[in-house]
Amino acid sequence: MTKNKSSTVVEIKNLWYTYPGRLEPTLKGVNLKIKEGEFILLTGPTGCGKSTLLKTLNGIIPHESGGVFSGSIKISGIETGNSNQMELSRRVGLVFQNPDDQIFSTTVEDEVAFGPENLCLEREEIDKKIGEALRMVGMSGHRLNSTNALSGGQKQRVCIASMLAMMPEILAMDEPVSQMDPLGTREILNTVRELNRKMKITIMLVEHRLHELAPFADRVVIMESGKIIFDQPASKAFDHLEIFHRLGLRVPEPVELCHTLGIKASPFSAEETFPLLTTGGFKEKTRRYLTRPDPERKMELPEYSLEDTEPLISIRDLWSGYEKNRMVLKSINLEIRRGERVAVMGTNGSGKSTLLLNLAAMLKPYKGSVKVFGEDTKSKTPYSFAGRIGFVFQNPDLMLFCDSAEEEAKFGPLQLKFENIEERARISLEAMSILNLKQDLPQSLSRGQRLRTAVASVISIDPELILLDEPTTGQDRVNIEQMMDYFKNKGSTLVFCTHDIEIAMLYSTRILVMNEGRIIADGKGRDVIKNIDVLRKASLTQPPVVEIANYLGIDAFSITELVETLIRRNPEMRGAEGIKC
Ligand SMILES: Nc1ncnc2c1ncn2[C@@H]1O[C@H](COP(=O)(O)OP(=O)(O)OP(=O)(O)O)[C@@H](O)[C@H]1O
Ligand SMILES: Nc1ncnc2c1ncn2[C@@H]1O[C@H](COP(=O)(O)OP(=O)(O)OP(=O)(O)O)[C@@H](O)[C@H]1O
Repeated sequence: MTKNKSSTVVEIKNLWYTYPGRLEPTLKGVNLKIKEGEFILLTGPTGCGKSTLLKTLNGIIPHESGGVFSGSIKISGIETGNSNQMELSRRVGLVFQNPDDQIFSTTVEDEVAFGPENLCLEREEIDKKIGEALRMVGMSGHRLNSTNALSGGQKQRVCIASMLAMMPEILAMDEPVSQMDPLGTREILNTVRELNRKMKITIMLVEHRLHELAPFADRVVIMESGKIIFDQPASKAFDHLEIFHRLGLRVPEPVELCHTLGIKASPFSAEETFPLLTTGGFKEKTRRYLTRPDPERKMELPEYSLEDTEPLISIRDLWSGYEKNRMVLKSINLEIRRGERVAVMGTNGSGKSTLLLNLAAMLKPYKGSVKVFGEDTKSKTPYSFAGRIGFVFQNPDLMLFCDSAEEEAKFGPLQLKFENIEERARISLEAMSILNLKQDLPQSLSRGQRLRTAVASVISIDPELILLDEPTTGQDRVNIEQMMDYFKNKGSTLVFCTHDIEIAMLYSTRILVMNEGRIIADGKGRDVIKNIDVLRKASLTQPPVVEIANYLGIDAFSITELVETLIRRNPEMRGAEGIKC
């Protein structure tokens, strides 16, 4: 097909869509044009309709979904309503939000082969494509592995590889890197960006982690309540910070910092920020202070050293895994006390989820011991700890089976024969901001809403120990903060896996870093974060604000701390014309 440089590959006109069984439309008059080779970052608060819009591109909506659909979508000039799904899938590769919804083959190789096989390519060509695609996502060593034996981030890599093996005209990706470690995310997005540039593959990527993804995009498009309300070049998007703040969306730390300091610039990285802070114009540019850093976001000093209390969790020389001849966890020693909030970080596949499964007695030690509440898990089942441990899985769909969000929240208290069941459900749904969705079928909620339903179903039993496997994925900033503030204010004992160093720094009292099944660092966030070697092994980098603080010779770990230190150094920045902190 020959197209000129600026040909339109996606044209959406006045698109309305209502899911079967819903009274309100989810898409309300969407208009959007995308040119060949553009890289669009689509974002917006959870539940605003991003996934729904993506599903209209490859025809899942309306061909498979049913519901009421009006308006028009053309893909390379072809009306999706008049085309069949096979044809559309060839043109538009969709990476699903939940890898478990996409993966259906038993081995990695078969999963990636599926697309090229359907294109009827020669076997040799198919093999080549599998090899190339797996290499691009860093999964060459897993070609023959079972897809069931992959970690969450590894599954996402395989999903991306499946699409790369097909090289569609358009890649529609629904939070494709949400469970991936930061360095892996960067590497894969560099690859996607290269394909986008060289092969002119058009990219439409949905994400909440704007701070990590924006540098790759050409355009940032924001949806709110089923409509597109913002569409700007990525380089200029954060000049309109008020929109991101109003919608509770996350922005790159350097942008937030410059905005706080009144510097009119929107740098994405620490490196881009350095010259802005050191050139002669810095003070002049800071004459107009725009926003005061939110005091709630101020970093808390860890209070985890509760040496005198009995450990709630005590692990001695733990070796554990899924197969006898392949240990995932290797000689783990760990104590966690009541009231600690422990972030577990590490590269994809380093053993974080496996550690959590051991804490919940869902996996048992091969060697060594795990004691929770003083009881050895070896002789326990997960049910022994019912009511005392609350576990939210990496894939929340695995724990949602009731007919409504409210029933999910009532299920635990009912089973445990608690009193005040209605009240417990109401409080937990309200705490997760989903009370208005209490009658909804969980499967008809957005991913962010489903995750919060799963959390509500756990906090309604008020467990002594809460285990959360990647609770920040697919959530906007406001919801992440609300969830983590809830646990912080309640004084919960929390162990949570995350790849999000900014959230770990803000909300944990202690960070554990894992590498190849071992704990390689364990301490206060501000100590762990200084150890570049440890961060590298965990596929992490320092948050930009820490890099900027280092550059300025300041000991600060958050925007608030950095700004306050700058003011202490330059008191004249405060006052009528300076920074008003
Ligand atoms: N299968 C479905 N049936 C009925 N309603 C649905 C269905 N899927 C989604 N919805 C509703 O459509 C709205 C938009 O959902 P969608 O998944 O598109 O949001 P989103 O912006 O992608 O959210 P998130 O950021 O949480 O992934 C939500 O209010 C959701 O409840
Ligand atoms: N059910 C399983 N059967 C066999 N091996 C598994 C299974 N689940 C995970 N593994 C393997 O165990 C290792 C650790 O997986 P785990 O899920 O604990 O990693 P993780 O650190 O949580 O990764 P991610 O950040 O991707 O979620 C990986 O190499 C994975 O392939």
